[in-house]
Amino acid sequence: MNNIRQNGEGHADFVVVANRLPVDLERRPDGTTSWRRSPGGLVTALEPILRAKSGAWVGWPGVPDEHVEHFTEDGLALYPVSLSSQEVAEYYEGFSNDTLWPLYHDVLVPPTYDRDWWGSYSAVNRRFAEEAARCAAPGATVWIQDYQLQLVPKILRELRPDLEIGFFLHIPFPPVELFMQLPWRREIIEGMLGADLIGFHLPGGANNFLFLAHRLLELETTRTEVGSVLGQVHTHDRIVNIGAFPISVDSHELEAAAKEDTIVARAIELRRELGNPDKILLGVDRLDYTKGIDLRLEAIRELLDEGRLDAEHTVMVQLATPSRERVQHYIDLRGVIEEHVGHINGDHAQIGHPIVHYLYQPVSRDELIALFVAADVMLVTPKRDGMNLVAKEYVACRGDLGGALVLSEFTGAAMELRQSYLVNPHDLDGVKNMIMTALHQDAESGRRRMSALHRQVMSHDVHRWAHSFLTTLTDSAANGTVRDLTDTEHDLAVNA
Ligand SMILES: Nc1ncnc2c1ncn2[C@@H]1O[C@H](COP(=O)(O)OP(=O)(O)O)[C@@H](O)[C@H]1O
Ligand SMILES: O=P(O)(O)OC[C@H]1O[C@H](O[C@H]2O[C@H](CO)[C@@H](O)[C@H](O)[C@H]2O)[C@H](O)[C@@H](O)[C@@H]1O
Repeated sequence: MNNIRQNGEGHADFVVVANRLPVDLERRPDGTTSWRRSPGGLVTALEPILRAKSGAWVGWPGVPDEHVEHFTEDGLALYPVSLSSQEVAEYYEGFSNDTLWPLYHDVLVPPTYDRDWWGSYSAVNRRFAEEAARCAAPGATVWIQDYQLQLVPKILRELRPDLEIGFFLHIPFPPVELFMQLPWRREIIEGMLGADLIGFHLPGGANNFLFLAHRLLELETTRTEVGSVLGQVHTHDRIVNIGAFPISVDSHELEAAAKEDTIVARAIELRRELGNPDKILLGVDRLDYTKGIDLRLEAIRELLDEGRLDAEHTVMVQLATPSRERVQHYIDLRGVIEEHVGHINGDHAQIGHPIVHYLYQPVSRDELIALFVAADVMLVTPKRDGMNLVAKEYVACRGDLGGALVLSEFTGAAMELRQSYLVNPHDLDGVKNMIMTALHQDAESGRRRMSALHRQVMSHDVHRWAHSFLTTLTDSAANGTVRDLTDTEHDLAVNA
């Protein structure tokens, strides 16, 4: 860790502000510390962007009560924002992940509305805004990320009106009927409107926001379909552009990695270690009730019970990264999942040959890519998901055009990955049938499907996503007209 004081504060031309830093601080039992990659797709997507632009990243180091000076880690300039234990409980686990997260994900579990949590959320948002205001150079571009920081755009604009401010929401933005439950609904919308450009993954989220701004704040809104911008909100002194920008992965990097000899060899070795089954099914998720891990295990269990799935020649690998482990719904879900795994293996496994290999831990990038290469069927079955980068990672890694993707219609990714085996996760029989169809697809139609998916993911990568958002942001901040870039312009700009 090198101190970066030599760059000085207030000198970053490009600043990402996100709840988490891309690395989490780890305290070992002997008191020493180290940094390890943070979980989740937001970090996966933004890390290569920040690296390419040599910017600064403002975020929480992932553990409470740690005061860390700004530093560079692996070439990234990081500005830690510290949170007390109480703030972690109220702002992060509470308001962010037990109020907003369930409210924005179709109320899959009931959101908790707690006034103390709101107070903490407001205070922490101010702290993030102040840190961003300190490290941004005059006229810099500041890109604020996600539901944990929806008040930051407004506070930051008050502190630093010279900045170009973008906001991107990584999770679904709910319809008005649900959003109106929130006691602090006005403050949230006003907070986001501090940005010059507000981005969502899908047009649905952008339209929900436009409707709310009009209904709740009685602001004039206009519809304009120019490039990725779908409409504008007219505040008393500014125009805020609202658009849809579906995030993606570093497709070329993943495709190349998947072809490396060591990865291909590891994929073969993995299959051997799993007992050389005919078919490998794979699930990779944070352990979250939105991801539908429970329902996919239920589907597998019924298929085995009914004898439709061959217990001798089929193996499932389920990776589940620990997530929000002190929030009760997550604790409960872990129990449910582990019960399912126990039942399946208890009823159908043989000594030395479990059916479900379940790891409640993150694995290395290389191991993950090798698993993608080895998997015959990738199961992505969320009940609701903003995008789901795992689906795109799998497709990017299948340049060999092998494999099959079973994908929930309730993911953002389903909008683009139309040639996958689409399922309604609430229809268990439909999920079971689609798993069987994917397992038994004929080789040629499988290749055709994967070829179309692969083309889509290769031509719409994370660099294109960031470039599209940031170009539109610059136009928006200048109050200029926004426009769509052609594919050639995208390629030139991204490769410049
Ligand atoms: N067990 C795991 N080990 C390593 N990486 C994981 C694991 N589980 C998930 N990931 C990574 O975390 C990211 C998850 O992103 P995404 O699917 O968009 O969902 P979310 O951000 O909600 O967790 C992906 O980059 C995926 O590869
Ligand atoms: O930081 P955590 O509480 O551990 O959670 C991890 C991240 O989860 C969410 O990811 C979302 O962003 C992905 C990329 O846009 C998207 O593909 C996925 O559908 C979303 O769920 C969350 O939004 C992030 O803020 C968290 O860092």
